[in-house]
Amino acid sequence: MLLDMQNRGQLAAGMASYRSDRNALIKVHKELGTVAEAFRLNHKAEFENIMTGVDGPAAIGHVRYATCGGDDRYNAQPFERDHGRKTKWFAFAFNGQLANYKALKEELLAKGDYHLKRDTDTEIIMHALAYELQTEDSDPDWVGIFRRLSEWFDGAYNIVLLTANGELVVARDPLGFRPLCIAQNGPLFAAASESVPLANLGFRDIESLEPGTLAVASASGVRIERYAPSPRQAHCFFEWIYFANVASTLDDRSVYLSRAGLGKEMARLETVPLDEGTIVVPVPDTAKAAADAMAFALGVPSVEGLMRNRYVGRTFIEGTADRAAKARLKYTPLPEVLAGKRVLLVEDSIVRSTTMRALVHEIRDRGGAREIHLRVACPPIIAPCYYGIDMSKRDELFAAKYAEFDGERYVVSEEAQDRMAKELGADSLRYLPVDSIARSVSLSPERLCRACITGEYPTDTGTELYQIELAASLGVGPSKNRAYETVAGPA
Ligand SMILES: O=P(O)(O)OC[C@H]1O[C@H](OP(=O)(O)OP(=O)(O)O)[C@H](O)[C@@H]1O
Ligand SMILES: NC(=O)CC[C@H](N)C(=O)O
Ligand code: SF4
Repeated sequence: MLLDMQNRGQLAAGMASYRSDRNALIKVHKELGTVAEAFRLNHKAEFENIMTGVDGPAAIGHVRYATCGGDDRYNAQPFERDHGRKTKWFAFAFNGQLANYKALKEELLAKGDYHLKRDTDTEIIMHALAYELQTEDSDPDWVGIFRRLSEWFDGAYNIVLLTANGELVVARDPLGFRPLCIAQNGPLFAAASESVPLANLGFRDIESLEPGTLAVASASGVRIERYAPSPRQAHCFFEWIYFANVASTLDDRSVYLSRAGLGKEMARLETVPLDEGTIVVPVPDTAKAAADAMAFALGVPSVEGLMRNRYVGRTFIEGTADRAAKARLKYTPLPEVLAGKRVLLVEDSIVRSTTMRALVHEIRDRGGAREIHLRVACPPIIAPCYYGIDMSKRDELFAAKYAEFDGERYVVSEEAQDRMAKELGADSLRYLPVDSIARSVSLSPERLCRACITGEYPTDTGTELYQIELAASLGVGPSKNRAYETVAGPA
């Protein structure tokens, strides 16, 4: 299952299992690296040894993409909270980001007797869960616990938790920022951020867990209960654009079909003259679905003018300082395909522009393309994310410095897009408009988070952090830390 979700994090991987006949009722294995590295998949004996160690009838796992705290092993998940009483001894993993991390941290420390030994929101969640479990008996009131947490947390927090009693709890935050799927088959119950791992395990009826609800699975069965109201939803549109596995269906909407929809939107807006020498070239891998659909609608071939080195992972989620070098290493332009051509280069998104800076010149110089027209299957990312995609500072976003306030919101005009093309060395550049997103994903804007393309945040802390960033009064820009690691936001 973790391998099927490697797209969600490459930094660390781990799992925790429960076994009643083992002294360590909960046992954790976690390491830095990809799933193959952390579980030693290429070393049969070591792999088997690890897997025997974490064998059991119930388990949770995690692949980490860091959005808070350092890249070290210390922040790898699952986290285990040891305790002599079985209900209070638990391991958990979480996908998301607490926007009010800094305020929560300060609140916890202000209680007087707390000490935080890590620098991540996962630690805050661990202490909050432990605090809530303090007064519970052997049959915890999970609905009450998560309801109280939801009054405290602001942001994205999908949680899987396993107790030393063998109870498994799966909860999705009330706005449903990140996806969460569940499935049952006889005595088997499984949950995962995405549908792909469940489908590949053989589950047929895969559903999304409703935002604000939780599932509790134990030897006596599975129950699903609501713990908080969910008057509106805020599914992250960027899951369908870039983050999720293209083979997944999230909140009833296929990622592949959504990306194909974005491609059709781009075709509708295309104005460049199309002749025999025009080709569509996707930036592999994520842009492929959009590029193919666009090319099909335009009647132009979609061809592999850029080969991707399959041993270099996703560079965006890696987020390390040497990302530019990685991006250069990742692609090889093919003169056999590109030479003399008018290239419609399709990219799923431009965030910091690291990839495009590395690519456009290569496609022209080494590939010999005649013209390069950059087409982005996403609107300009002009505002930071505080909910689980690691782009939390406005001044790291390529499009933000070209965005102008039109009296209502920040927009990137066509004239600005021409200047952006120049900066990147392309002949032209066009983004999709904001309203293409809801159409392509087939979800109404009220059900989506689109904060990073509109500047309108679905939570109070998001709204506040953005205002602080716009005013730049706290100088979060030059800081190495992320905005929500630096600024507490509303009290
Ligand atoms: O503007 P940037 O900051 O460079 O970010 C956007 C780029 O990063 C992603 O590629 P990535 O290598 O992560 O993934 P992929 O191979 O899965 O498409 C994405 O597909 C864009 O190419
Ligand atoms: N990708 C994630 O879900 C990140 C979880 C958590 N915020 C961390 O940085 O570890
Ligand atoms: S701000 Fe953007 S990336 Fe972050 S959750 Fe909202 S839509 Fe997703």
